[in-house]
Amino acid sequence: MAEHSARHCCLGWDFSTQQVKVVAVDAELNVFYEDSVHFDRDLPEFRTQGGVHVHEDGLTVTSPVLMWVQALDIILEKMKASGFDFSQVLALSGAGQQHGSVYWKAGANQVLMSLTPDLLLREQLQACFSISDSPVWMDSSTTAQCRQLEATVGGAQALSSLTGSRAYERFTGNQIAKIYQKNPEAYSRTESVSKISVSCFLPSLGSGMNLLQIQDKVWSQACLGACAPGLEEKLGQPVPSCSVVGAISSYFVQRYGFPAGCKVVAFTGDNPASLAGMRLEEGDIAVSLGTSDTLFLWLQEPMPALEGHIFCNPVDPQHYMALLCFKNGSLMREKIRDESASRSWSEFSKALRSTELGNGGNLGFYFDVMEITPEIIGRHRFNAENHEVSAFPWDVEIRALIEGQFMAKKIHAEGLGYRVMPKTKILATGGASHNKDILQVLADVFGAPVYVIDTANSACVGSAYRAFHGLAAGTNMPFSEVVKLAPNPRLAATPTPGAFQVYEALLQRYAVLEQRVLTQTRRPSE
Ligand SMILES: Nc1ncnc2c1ncn2[C@@H]1O[C@H](COP(=O)(O)OP(=O)(O)O)[C@@H](O)[C@H]1O
Ligand SMILES: O=C(CO)[C@@H](O)[C@H](O)COP(=O)(O)O
Repeated sequence: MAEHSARHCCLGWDFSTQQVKVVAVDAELNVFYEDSVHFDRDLPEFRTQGGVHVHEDGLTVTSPVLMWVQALDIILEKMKASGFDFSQVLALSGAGQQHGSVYWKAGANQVLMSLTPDLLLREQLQACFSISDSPVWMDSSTTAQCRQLEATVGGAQALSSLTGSRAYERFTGNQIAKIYQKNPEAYSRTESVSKISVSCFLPSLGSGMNLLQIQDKVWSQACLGACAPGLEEKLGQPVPSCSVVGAISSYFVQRYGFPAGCKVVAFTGDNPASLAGMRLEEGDIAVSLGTSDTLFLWLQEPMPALEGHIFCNPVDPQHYMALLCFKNGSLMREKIRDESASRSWSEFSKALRSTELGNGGNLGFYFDVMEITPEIIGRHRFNAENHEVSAFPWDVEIRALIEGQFMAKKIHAEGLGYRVMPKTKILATGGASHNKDILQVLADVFGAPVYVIDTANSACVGSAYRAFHGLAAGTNMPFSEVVKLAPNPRLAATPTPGAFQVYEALLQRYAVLEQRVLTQTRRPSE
């Protein structure tokens, strides 16, 4: 990669579902280096699909922890080979797919403190993990633990008021409880637990675990006790997001040439990091179209409910963020692309351009895996008369998928109290935000303009911005001041005239049909 020597910078990392990515951002906030390692493609020996292993029960979903370690080795070696000047890195921070967890074995800390720079991390960390397959955010195997946790604290709403969410299967506390119950030896061998940010650099712990009291920012003793004994010592204490948690390990100094004083700023989840990367402001709405689809908002006051999540705000400790997560995001779009558009995004886009807004009244629900919001599984298609049909023509199928995905987002965001205002901007990010035709449908369904930033890797960029913010810690400089030079988002799509009228009626139908599908597919015991 050209032009990346002798330039003071911060690095931003993202350990997401399908890849590890890094960016370097200079003091003028220009991104001048970007790289990634894709798990399925670059590390085929781990045999992941979409970065994960789905187990036979269809509910358990894990990723091999050594795959992340190896990916970090590969990306650092690629940077070194390209001539990247590590000596200019002032600070780094990072993010990871949320909720997943890494289990360090007793003695691992000692190994981490005595790493030899002659060997790769994977050669030295192989025996450091008490659990080799880390549970990730796609896992939904902890329903029993969820119900136990809610019962302990006085119900789902009580848990949500305390931690920002009712119990969700993928949340780390419930995952730890399952490991403790099913594999107590492994739990007792565990020295520390870190949330994914694969902690060769440093872990991230906090919101999205069903363990942190979001108002006071301390662990809930009731939740810790309900999940597993001795958990507080294994987690350590939470710290404010912009804290400098230490200097980089001498391993990275000696092997790659980082300066010894390079600061490490606390890591966070990929969605909070994206909020920072897109410089979200109050009133804006962010839509991340990564492996998962997520929608998030900046909040001054938390309003924890039974749907959606409230997390701590990664750039302002007084404020919060609201988040909705949809599991059937990019991987579902890829399936329909492969089935209906000859595996080609350009054919897929052609279908979006050649079909009319509102799809002639045809509506679809496409949930090949159990959705989070709402809990529906299966594909359900309805014609303009609300009759369920078994198939659509290929181009109608594609529009039904994309319109359905965005209508669900709008309806559930409104359920959280969000309203599109005249000045609302939608900030889109993630892999599918490269697709202008998908963004056009987003603008039409929401009735608001869609903006993008220069890179779809907003979690990486946000991590680098947070590293700059960490450098300024102690001066009380607000995050907005730190990033004021960053390039403004670019307009990518504006609503088509007449779209509002088309979707006003369709959104109502979608909400009614969603309830119908939910009732029909609900298990008898529920
Ligand atoms: N042109 C495109 N149109 C639609 N989706 C795309 C396009 N290019 C990439 N994607 C989607 O982006 C996804 C990856 O997004 P990304 O944000 O990198 O994921 P993650 O951060 O979760 O690893 C892929 O699974 C792919 O489906
Ligand atoms: O579970 C959630 C949010 O609650 C997911 O959004 C994960 O954080 C995965 O992120 P991506 O890899 O899809 O960006």
